[in-house]
Amino acid sequence: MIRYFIKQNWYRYLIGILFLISVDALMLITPRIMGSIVDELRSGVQDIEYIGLLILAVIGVALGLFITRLFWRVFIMGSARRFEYYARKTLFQKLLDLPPTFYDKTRVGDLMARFTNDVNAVRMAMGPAIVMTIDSIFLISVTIIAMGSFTSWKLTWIAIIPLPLLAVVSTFFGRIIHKRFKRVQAAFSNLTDTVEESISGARLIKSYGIEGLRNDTLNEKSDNYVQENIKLIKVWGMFFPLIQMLSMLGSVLATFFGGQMVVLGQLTLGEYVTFTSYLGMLIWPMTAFGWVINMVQRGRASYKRLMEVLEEKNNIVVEDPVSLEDFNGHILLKNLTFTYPTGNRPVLRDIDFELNPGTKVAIVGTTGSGKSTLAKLIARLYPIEKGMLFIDGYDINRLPPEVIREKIAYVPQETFLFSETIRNNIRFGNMELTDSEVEKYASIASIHEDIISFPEGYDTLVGERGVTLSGGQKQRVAIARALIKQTPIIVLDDCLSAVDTETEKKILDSLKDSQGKHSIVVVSHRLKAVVDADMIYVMHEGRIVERGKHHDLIGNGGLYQRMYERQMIEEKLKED
Ligand SMILES: Nc1ncnc2c1ncn2[C@@H]1O[C@H](COP(=O)(O)OP(=O)(O)OP(=O)(O)O)[C@@H](O)[C@H]1O
Repeated sequence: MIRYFIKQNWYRYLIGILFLISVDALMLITPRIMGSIVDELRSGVQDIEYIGLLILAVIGVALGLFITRLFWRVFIMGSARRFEYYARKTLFQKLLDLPPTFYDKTRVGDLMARFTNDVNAVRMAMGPAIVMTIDSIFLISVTIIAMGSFTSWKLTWIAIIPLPLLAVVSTFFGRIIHKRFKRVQAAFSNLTDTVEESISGARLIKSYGIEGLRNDTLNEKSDNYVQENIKLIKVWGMFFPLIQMLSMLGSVLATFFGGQMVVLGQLTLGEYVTFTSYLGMLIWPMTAFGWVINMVQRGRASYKRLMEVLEEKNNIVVEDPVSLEDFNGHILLKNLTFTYPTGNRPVLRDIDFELNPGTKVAIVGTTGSGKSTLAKLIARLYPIEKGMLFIDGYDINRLPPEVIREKIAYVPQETFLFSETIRNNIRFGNMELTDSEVEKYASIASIHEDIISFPEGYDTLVGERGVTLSGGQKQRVAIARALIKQTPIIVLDDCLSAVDTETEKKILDSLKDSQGKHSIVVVSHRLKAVVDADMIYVMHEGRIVERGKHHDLIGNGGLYQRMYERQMIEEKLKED
């Protein structure tokens, strides 16, 4: 990523660096002029015009510094900001590309930290660190040469004795700082995770009255973050004074030996003033040396974390792709066994399943038996080994994800609505869809009446995660969103759990009528809603234990019959 960015922006850096070097060169002129003024003043001012000229030169240098400083900042810091923009954009595009398996194993807080802290740390290495490196190398070497040639080499060597010590100290501290900084970042990630979860789950926390408990968790994480930061501050606290002390040591040596040389007449007072000014100019680049080490180390660590995400493989690999032009909609699962990439045991075993075009197939069963997993696999949200899942006779591994998205719409168990209008949530980026189309599919999903009863109808804004809508309303909006894609196959993954049985049945019936020859796979807990399915698969502990139509299953004394009878009794009890 950096290589590509530098390739595109190298000239900006080059121009910036040239300006920066000009600043450093200009800075060397002022002490020399000041020295000459002091000597002129000491010798009783022979030529007042000469002094005037020197003062004009100082003003000229200051003006030059103003311009060159402005430009290096624009070019170098500007490029670093461009990098920040580019890195965030690249990272975001990658995140949109990554499969669900990535999100199963990655925490939101961790990703947010990469977006904020890590991108920032790399920006610092791409901007300020470059400036400081050039300042350190150029200013230190040129200043030392200027000190030696304009004043005294002997005094220069004496005054810069503490320099190597500075390098040792900054390298040593840089390493510790880096380690502690990593711990601070981890603590920050933990903290943001907790805040995120607490805000998302605020209603749940309130309904259980566990505010105190959440508060304690947050306090613990906050405290951990503060403690880690204090540890970091302690090292910084030692590092800076030590750097300054060593720098000051140079000044003490210069005053002691330089003063003697002035007294002995080996150095003019003006030369001594020039020398101490130069020495003062060395303190910043020397200190910057330590900063640079730290910044580059932070930048490197953060860059590694960014690259970890960018190098993450999209584990859905398409070999020998087919485009499915004449799509039929036949799905076949043969002896499928599946383990989640993050799991350690199969959650589906020996699954044989078939969906014929234009039929409605239901997946029912006990909780945790693998119904949703099966639905997700049909929608190809997880990678599957070859030879297990076929669409129109083609192995699913030969179908690119975009082809599958065109053919199969999947409505997940948990609905997510964006903070947009209901209309936009239904048409979901496809702005070509007319209002009447949006309304047609909202009607099929039995949500149209609810929407028009809102004061702003389809233009009603849905709050963060749809807080203004009820659970059942959100689910129906999500179904309308899937239906509007008009895919030949629609997979409903227990996405009607928040509506009553009658409404669920009504939606499924109108869906069947409207979809015509299209196929529906529906995962449901309510058997009554799927009694008319062309085929019902009954799952238990990762296996299909029964299959058939309702009337085949209801009389065989198996799991389906037991579940159905239990649900009927529960319903009757509710009615009574
Ligand atoms: N992303 C995941 N990573 C690892 N394991 C998972 C994942 N999602 C589900 N599982 C596991 O897979 C098993 C089946 O879960 P699944 O959600 O498919 O069951 P289900 O029949 O739909 O359950 P329910 O009726 O409760 O919704 C469970 O043991 C669950 O813990």
